[in-house]
Amino acid sequence: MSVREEFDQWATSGKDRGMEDRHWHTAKHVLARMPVEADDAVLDLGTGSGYALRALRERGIGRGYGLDGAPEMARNARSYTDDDAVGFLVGDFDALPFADDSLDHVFSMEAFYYAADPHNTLREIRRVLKPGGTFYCAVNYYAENEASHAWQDNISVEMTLWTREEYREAFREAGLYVAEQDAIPDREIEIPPESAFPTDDWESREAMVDRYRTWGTLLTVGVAP
Ligand SMILES: C[S@@+](CC[C@H](N)C(=O)[O-])C[C@H]1O[C@@H](n2cnc3c(N)ncnc32)[C@H](O)[C@@H]1O
Repeated sequence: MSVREEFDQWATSGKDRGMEDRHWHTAKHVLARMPVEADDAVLDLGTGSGYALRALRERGIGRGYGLDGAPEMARNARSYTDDDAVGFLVGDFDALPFADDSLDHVFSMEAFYYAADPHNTLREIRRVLKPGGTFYCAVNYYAENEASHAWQDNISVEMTLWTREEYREAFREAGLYVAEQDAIPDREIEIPPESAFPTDDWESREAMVDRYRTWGTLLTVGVAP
């Protein structure tokens, strides 16, 4: 199944708002760290419901672009805001429809690993960022987070499983400096008591704690020279 087919289905069944609720637990910490300033132009790669841009507009960015490969995601995101300074585009991570050196920051939550060619996507991000611009890349699916590996079985789009080090190396290969790398735990998701396990989703409480509290979201921050 293509990105479009897979995620159009998610959007029409309302999963975009469910993702927003879950991802917000850690995405809000990532967004809070972004050094955005008034009038900045920010791209959200794989925008889903577009919540990140709505939040960044409250901090005064001048323009937000939400790019998504699934037209139904982009359509839903458009319907959740009437803010004309935020625009939603259908496009692919392989070819970003922006001029060289045109964006101040790029954000991406739970989307980068769906890129068909992640090295090319990083080069594209490097190309569109202004000097000193940043890429805040947040992923829950990564090698050290072993409980996340099973996700690939439920999704028809091929996913890239990199280690923390592979993220840093790939950023550098694409010409980005690595300014920061950090695992942000999800402290808000409710973890039931030991007696509730196994659940439909988790074999043991330990595995759930490991997934959310220990590994959480991997944030890698790249800076364009
Ligand atoms: C798991 S969702 C995350 C959405 C949102 N960032 C969030 O935190 O809830 C991943 C999104 O990336 C989009 N996506 C995946 N691969 C893509 C690609 N190659 N090009 C453009 N969008 C893509 C999907 O359509 C989907 O909306």
